[in-house]
Amino acid sequence: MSAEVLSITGLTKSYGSKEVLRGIDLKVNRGEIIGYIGPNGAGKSTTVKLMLGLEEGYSGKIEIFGEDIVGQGERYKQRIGYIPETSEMYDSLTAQEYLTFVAELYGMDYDDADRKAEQLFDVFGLRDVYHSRISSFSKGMRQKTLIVSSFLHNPDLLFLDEPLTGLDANSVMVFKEILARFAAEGKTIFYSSHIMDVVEKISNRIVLLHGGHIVANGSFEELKTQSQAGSLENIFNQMTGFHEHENRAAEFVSIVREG
Ligand SMILES: Nc1ncnc2c1ncn2[C@@H]1O[C@H](COP(=O)(O)OP(=O)(O)OP(=O)(O)O)[C@@H](O)[C@H]1O
Repeated sequence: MSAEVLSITGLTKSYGSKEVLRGIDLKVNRGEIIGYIGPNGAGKSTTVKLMLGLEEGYSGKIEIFGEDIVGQGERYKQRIGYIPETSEMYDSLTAQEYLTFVAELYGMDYDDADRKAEQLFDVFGLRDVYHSRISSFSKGMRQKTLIVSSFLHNPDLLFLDEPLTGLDANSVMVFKEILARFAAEGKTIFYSSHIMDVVEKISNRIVLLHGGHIVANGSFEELKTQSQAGSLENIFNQMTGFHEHENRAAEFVSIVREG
C-alpha cells in the first residue's frame, strides 16, 4: 500500500450562503494519528462527512487510498471505520443484532462477525449484555458498542469523532492503547475531539481548522515551538484568537445571579 492514504486538495463547502470550508489542503500518510481540532462549528464533522460521502456538493478533490472518491462507489468505504459525533443507533436491536447487521453491511460473513463482536464485547467487560437491547445500555456501553462496530471489519482508515464520550477512565486507557497499537501496525486514524490533553498525547500530527482554513498543521512539539505556548489548550486559544475566558465567565455568572 502506498504511504499516502488521504489527500484533500482545495476543498470548499458551503451551506447556502455560509462558506464553511474555504480551501483545505491536507495529506495524511499510513500509520498517522491526526488530531483534527477546531472551535465549535469550524467544519470538522463536515470535512469527515464529505470524505465518507455522507455529504455532497463540494468543490476540490478528495482522494482516499490513492483514488478520487468520486467514481469509487461504495468500495472504498469497506476499508473505513467511523465513529460519528452523534449516532442514531437502532435501540430496539440487541448489541448482537446491531453489530452483525453493521458488519454485514461492510461485507462480513454473519458467523465471523458474531464471534468476533462477542469477543470484542468481552474485552470491554460487556459479554453479559451482548444479547441485551441497546435501549437498556448506559452512555458508556453505547459508546463501546459504536467502537466495536467501527473496528469489527478491520478497517485501514478510521474517522473517530469524539470517541471517548462516556467512557470511564479505565476504558479510556484501554482505548488509547488500542489506537497506538493500530497506528503502529499501519492503520491511519483521523481523530476529532475537544479534549485537548488527549489529542496532545495521542496525535502524531495536529491539524487545527479555523475560519474555514487550516491554520496549524504539525506535531505538538512543532506547534509548541511556533506558538510559544505550553499546552495544546493554550495553542488552541492563541491560534483561534480567544483571550477572554475570564470576561465570558464573569458575564455568565453575573447574568445568572441578577436576571
Ligand atoms: N446540514 C447542514 N445544513 C446547514 N448547515 C450545516 C449543516 N451541517 C453543518 N452545518 C453548519 O456548518 C458549520 C460546521 O459544522 P460542523 O458540524 O462541521 O462543525 P464542527 O467543527 O464539527 O463543530 P463541533 O465542534 O461543534 O462539533 C456550522 O456552522 C453548522 O451550522
